[in-house]
Amino acid sequence: MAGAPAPGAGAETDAQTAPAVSLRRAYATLGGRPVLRGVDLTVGPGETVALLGANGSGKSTTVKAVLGQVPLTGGELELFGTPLARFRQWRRLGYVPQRSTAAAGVPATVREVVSAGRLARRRFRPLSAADKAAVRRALELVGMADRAKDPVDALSGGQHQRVLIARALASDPELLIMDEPLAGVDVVSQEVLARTLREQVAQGSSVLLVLHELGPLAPLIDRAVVLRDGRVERVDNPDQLHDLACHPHGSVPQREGAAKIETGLSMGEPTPGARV
Ligand SMILES: Nc1ncnc2c1ncn2[C@@H]1O[C@H](COP(=O)(O)OP(=O)(O)OP(=O)(O)O)[C@@H](O)[C@H]1O
Repeated sequence: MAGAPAPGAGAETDAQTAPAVSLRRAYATLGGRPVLRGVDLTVGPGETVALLGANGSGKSTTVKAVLGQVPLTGGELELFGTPLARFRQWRRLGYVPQRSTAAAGVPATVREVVSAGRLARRRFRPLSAADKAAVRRALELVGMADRAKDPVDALSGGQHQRVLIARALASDPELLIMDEPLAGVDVVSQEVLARTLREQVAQGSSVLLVLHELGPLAPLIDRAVVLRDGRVERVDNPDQLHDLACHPHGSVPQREGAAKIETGLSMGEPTPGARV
């Protein structure tokens, strides 16, 4: 994917080899309560990483910390090899927040909302032919091209979600972050999302997903980092992910040496030596 080179010497190499996300021993406090307690998370170039865990385990807070929206009280964060304090290239990231409405009462068409994804690149100049093509492609990817002229408040919840995903895709992100993209989304839309992500990953994007269940996204995921009470409880490899996808509620047949696989309820230690 095309992206502006990182500033400084050796930036070109960094841009190609540095992890999209490197979060180390991250601590964060919200409302006086410690919410992240030493989280390690790496999303390498072209990697797709899922963050799993029970409600309140710290998944969204971790994502917000990665986006610089929740300040760290301890630990380190680098994005594309640049420490957060010096990172300015936010247009390299696309973010789909936890379920929200696309336009919050503002009358806007589907195309207008998706076009907003190009604004960071355009710096509020009119859309170029390339911008329009990117918007069109994003709408096609999520199967909403035929609704481009419709007002977003005429869409269903799942269609809204597709539009928000298209908005993030339109920015041509090198790192795509989605917080619970499957929540309330029907099976057909889940398949659309899986296909969309596959295309994105094939183009070299890195992806960080907050999920409760892997569903049709399981084959795309390189690693699942499971949080519990603000800590990394375990890291699952693709082999274990298959079980998690097939038995999302923990009825996984126990294999020798395999910890019980549930989404953040009763877990073993992090896989020794696993990358997190
Ligand atoms: N603004 C806030 N002020 C105080 N506490 C907060 C705030 N936001 C989140 N928390 C607390 O931080 C903890 C982690 O919340 P977070 O939203 O990161 O969990 P999560 O793993 O994403 O949960 P879910 O699966 O329910 O979305 C929870 O105990 C939550 O109550």
